[in-house]
Amino acid sequence: MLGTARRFMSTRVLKIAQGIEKNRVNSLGYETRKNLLNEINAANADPSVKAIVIAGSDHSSAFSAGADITEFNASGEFQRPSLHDLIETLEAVEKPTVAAIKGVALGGGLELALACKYRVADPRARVGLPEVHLGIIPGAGGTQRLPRVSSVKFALDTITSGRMIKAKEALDNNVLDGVAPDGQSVEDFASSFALSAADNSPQDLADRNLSTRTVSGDASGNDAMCDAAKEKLPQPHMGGEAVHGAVDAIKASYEPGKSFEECIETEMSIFMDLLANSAQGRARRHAFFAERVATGLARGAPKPSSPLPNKVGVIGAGTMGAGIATCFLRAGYDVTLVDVNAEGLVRGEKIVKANLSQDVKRGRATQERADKNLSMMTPSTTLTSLSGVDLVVEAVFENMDLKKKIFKELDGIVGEHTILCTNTSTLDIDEIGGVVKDSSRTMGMHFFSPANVMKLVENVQSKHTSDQTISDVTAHTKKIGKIGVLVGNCDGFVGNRMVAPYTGEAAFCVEEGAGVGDVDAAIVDLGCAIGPFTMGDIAGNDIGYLIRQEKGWADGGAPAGLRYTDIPDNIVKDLGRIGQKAGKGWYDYDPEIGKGRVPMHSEEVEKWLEAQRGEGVLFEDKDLVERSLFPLVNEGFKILEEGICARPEHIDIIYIYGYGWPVWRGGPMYWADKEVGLEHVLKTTERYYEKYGGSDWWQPSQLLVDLVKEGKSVYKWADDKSKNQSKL
Ligand SMILES: C[C@H](O)CC(=O)SCCNC(=O)CCNC(=O)[C@H](O)C(C)(C)COP(=O)(O)OP(=O)(O)OC[C@H]1O[C@@H](n2cnc3c(N)ncnc32)[C@H](O)[C@@H]1OP(=O)(O)O
Repeated sequence: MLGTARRFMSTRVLKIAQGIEKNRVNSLGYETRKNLLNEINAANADPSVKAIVIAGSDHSSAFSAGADITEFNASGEFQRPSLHDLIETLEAVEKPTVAAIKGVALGGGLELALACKYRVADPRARVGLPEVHLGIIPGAGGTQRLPRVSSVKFALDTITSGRMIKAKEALDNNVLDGVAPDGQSVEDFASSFALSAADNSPQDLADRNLSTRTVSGDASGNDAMCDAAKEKLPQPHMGGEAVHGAVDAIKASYEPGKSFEECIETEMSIFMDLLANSAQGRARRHAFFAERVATGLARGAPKPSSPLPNKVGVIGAGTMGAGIATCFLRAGYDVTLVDVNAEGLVRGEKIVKANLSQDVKRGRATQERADKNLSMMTPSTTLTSLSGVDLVVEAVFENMDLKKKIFKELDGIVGEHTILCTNTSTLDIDEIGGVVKDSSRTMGMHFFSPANVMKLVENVQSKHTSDQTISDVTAHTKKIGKIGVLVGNCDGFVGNRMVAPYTGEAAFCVEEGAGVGDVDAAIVDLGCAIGPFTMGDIAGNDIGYLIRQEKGWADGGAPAGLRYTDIPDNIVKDLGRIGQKAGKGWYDYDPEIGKGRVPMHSEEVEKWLEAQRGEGVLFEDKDLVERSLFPLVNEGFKILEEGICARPEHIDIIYIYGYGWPVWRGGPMYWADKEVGLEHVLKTTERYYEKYGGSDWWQPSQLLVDLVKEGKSVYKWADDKSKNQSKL
């Protein structure tokens, strides 16, 4: 449907994607471009129209989220009119043109606005060029017009970070020409702005066309600035292809003797090259959509309660409980923090206070806001204080009996609508939730540590959990700004279950002769934030040892036939190297260096390993990667096969947000499916299974076997399966 053209005196307001309700963010897909182009031409040709305002549609809170990412394909072909056609037409209009920005103007949305002669915005609006997050650069003039209206420095900062810029900052840097006063609609403000601009001389208006402008500031320092920016950015092969491309495009904007058209051509060729050839870009775009799939509600799921209630109880005021309480307070919830131990409660309150002050120090909150959030916390030493809450997150230590006792007690205290969640990472939530009268309102919310920092929450559905509980917990997770991924109940849920074979196999590599640092380096070279041994030191090597003791495997108890290495047990038992918290683990740590968190090679560990295994064999990096990560991926296939999570995207997002997997490799399932190839994963897994029979993690998943046989991608498998699915 054509966008509507509303008359406002002699200003015409053209609304992007008006009437195309399915386009929730006014992205600039083919239909939208075609309609807007027609409307611009019509308004331009109409002598009664003195000025044109471009605004967002009535159905969306956004101005525009930019190009329609679903239209991106390797050929780089876009159905005409392209965004370039639209922008050229808009820029050539001789009448005053004003972008009226509300919500967000991102990517192509901001580029469209930059082609207007003026830009004004609602005070709460945000603008930005986030294309690098999608593995491309702004491709519709953004790298050329932004440095011209603001400065090379500002363009470098905002385009390479892809960050959102608040209206005030955009105004201060000449990206905007005005901000509507509070209480006035941005469209009305833009219309008045446009009418007064209509009094300007034709020359003044023509001068607004950015192509005629020179880059502001002292151009002589620009090269040095661009080179310095490149130094700080990730290397192209480590996820930095797009940001380096962006700097190259910005460099073109001030090249002496280069016409504006030539600059645009340079931008276009870098954009097209990245779009067509960058595997990093394809992975990043996969991650963009995967995040929305993994955090959204399943088709047919009930709507979350509205309004979403906001009284929360957090039980356990340790670091985890206090971190969880911080998250809810930040989002404006009313939080009762309970710890039966009065001293523990005071400690917990202090942690919450420190977390909120940290937000102020880092510029994430004002002091006023942090004070207000803190005032919403009620500390208590009794569970009865939770009688009026709508949601409880229990975060006491990992003990089944204790958790069941708490849930039973809560049953007699809280209201009938209250949702009860446990933050366990290891215990069976069917069993915990099973003790209350209505266990359909029980669920797991597995926060990652530190909870006030880490974005990921695994929302764990038990066999009792109702669809309404899932919808409400999903909404709460979103409201507190977390990435909540729905998973099923099993040992380790998704993330930790996949980590077990990964760290387990890494230990075997070390037993065979690989260096601890070599294994970690191979994983870090792949782009992951840390390797398995650094991860062990952070989590605490004693935790794994305790779990293996509970299973009866440690200290010589491993059943016959089970492939078992006691190196991870002995490093705790013999050397007391329990990890970062003790200043020694697989690595040494110096409290004076990086707050005691920088892993350094340990002579002691090396000698100790040599004494046990002799010289051992040498490993290629590729082998270390495959030995560590293929068991992880194989476990991922088993998780999908068992229905523990609905789609491979869920696993990808869990790993990107919870385990430092590089977004430019799209997640472990994407890496296996699209980069490595499932056939190679299967063949290697089969080979190691034959060699190392006796550990479950090399036994190939049946799903993997079937997919290779059918030559089918795991994403296609999930599409086919999801057709008749309700929850997981
Ligand atoms: C040539 C140009 O230079 C190239 C470009 O412009 S590339 C595009 C640059 N723009 C971006 O990267 C912005 C991407 N979008 C966003 O950051 C966020 O969606 C947003 C801030 C606009 C809105 O966030 P939020 O309100 O949380 O809604 P969100 O769930 O993310 O998006 C709503 C829906 O719009 C879709 N969507 C968002 N931006 C889109 C886009 N640019 N193209 C296509 N679909 C888009 C989402 O996939 C989602 O679809 P779904 O409902 O089917 O899951």
